[in-house]
Amino acid sequence: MRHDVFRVLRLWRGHAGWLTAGVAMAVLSALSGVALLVLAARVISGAVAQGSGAPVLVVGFGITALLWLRPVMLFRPVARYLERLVTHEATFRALAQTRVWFFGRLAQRLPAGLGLRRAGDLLGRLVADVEALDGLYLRVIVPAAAALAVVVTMALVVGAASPGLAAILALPLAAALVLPMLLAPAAARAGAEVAEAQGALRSAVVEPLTGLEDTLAANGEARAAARVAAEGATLAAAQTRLARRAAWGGAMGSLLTQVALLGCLAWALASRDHAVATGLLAVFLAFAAAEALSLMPRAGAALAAAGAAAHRLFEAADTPEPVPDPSAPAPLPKGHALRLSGVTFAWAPDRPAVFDGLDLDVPEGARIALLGPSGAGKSTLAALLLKFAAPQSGSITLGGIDIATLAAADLRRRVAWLTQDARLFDDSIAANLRLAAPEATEAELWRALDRAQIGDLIRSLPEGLETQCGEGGTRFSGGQGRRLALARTLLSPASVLILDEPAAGLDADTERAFLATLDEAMAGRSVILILHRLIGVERPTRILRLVGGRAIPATG
Ligand SMILES: Nc1ncnc2c1ncn2[C@@H]1O[C@H](COP(=O)(O)OP(=O)(O)OP(=O)(O)O)[C@@H](O)[C@H]1O
Repeated sequence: MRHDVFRVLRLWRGHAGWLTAGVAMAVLSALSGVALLVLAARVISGAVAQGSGAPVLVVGFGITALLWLRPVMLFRPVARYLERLVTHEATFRALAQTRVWFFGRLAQRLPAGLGLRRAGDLLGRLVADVEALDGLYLRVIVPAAAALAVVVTMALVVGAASPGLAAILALPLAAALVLPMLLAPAAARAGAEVAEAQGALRSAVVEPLTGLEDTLAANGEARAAARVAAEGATLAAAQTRLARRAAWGGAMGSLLTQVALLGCLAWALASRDHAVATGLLAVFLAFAAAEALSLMPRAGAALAAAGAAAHRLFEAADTPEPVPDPSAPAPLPKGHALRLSGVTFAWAPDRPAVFDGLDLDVPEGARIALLGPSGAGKSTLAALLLKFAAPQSGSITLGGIDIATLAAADLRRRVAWLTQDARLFDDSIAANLRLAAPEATEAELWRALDRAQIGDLIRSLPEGLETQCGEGGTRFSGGQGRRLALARTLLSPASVLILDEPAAGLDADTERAFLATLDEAMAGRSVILILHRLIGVERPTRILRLVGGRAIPATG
């Protein structure tokens, strides 16, 4: 747990200024509370001393304290306000950066779907686990720093009058400060169970809802509901175990502060009468410390939760990258001829090889029709060409340069892929299209839509290019969504296009019309057309069939 927590702190290094300022404000605010109680104790001792005819010095202390009381009383709420402001700004900045960092790590690691965890669970990690990290700062570091400052100041103030009393007061309070931190690693295990159960519950809810039509069509509603109930019960049991631990921690902390308070009362009663002022001061300070320390049991629970959340985040973020970028990537070559030589590839060591010595040439401007039965490896070939996966042996070159030496982002500027199940995102048509070409003008968007045979339909919509697609493109039919995704790929400036079943979901006439216009749409680019069958209008420069992990010439 400690390792994960320190790693989070290292991740937040860039915000050290804000984070430190927040801690400083919290310490100031807590110390102003201590000052208030010290002054109050002095005023009361002064008043008692005046009544009992005590030395003028003690009475004088009381009057001076009275003068200081008002500015400190005014300062405290201001310090509190600034503390909240600064600590929340610091948390906001640190968490925003953590979310982006984590998203980036996932995006590098999951493109090929290997090791992809349940969608709901991942969503939970990105949102809830990152959110739990705010506890590390707001509920652990900030209150612990403030409580430490209070205990140390209290020991120094009381110690100046009586070192013995300072020890009676400070030792149990120091124990109350440290105890929740010592208990946190054990609580982190309970916290991990809670986080795991939350992830499972989220998956149980998100999965049947994202595939709601399939769930309902299979009459799976009751089964899905039963799974949600079962995961909910597991979560409740894990939360009870965590709450029980937190309750024990809270009780112990409160016991220790009582011990400190009783200790100084006993000291005051047992000592001679001149020590009344010191005793009173100690009692007041014990109250101040009790207030600061009352947050510590919650800090222990928050530390446990943040430790568990950090562990889950790093576990997902540290999944090995399927194809790490080279440390010094080569510049993109000028040409875009593709060549695969002796490529062997299996998705996992225990899975059969998809390719076994695959050779394939795609000269510049070629149009290769790649056929093959389901599962032959057509999409796998596309994954290799975009570096979502890397061959175990053999080489793939682009313009004569091994793609292993290129940065993936550079390569993907040259090679674009219309995947078999290309998604539309919950945004406007224009925004969906501009994913492939952020700078594209409206005229270019319309040209791509026309080439994909969907321009007329979009023109007929009242909001035109600003029409919202809905999540996953649900506001369009399957075939319409396919054509929009195709338009997006056509917009890409890449010089090699891999079109995986580009006409899937189109009716026979539209399919024929689209494939017949490929010439215009592809002008000058190389195209790998992945198809189940040829309909005779594609005019490929070569037809290849994937069989037994190799590409062999076919006649159509
Ligand atoms: N991400 C993946 N992880 C593990 N195995 C995979 C993955 N993608 C594909 N496979 C496996 O690799 C083999 C080739 O699959 P691929 O999707 O490339 O075939 P395909 O020719 O595109 O099939 P289809 O025509 O049905 O789309 C299959 O046995 C498949 O189970």
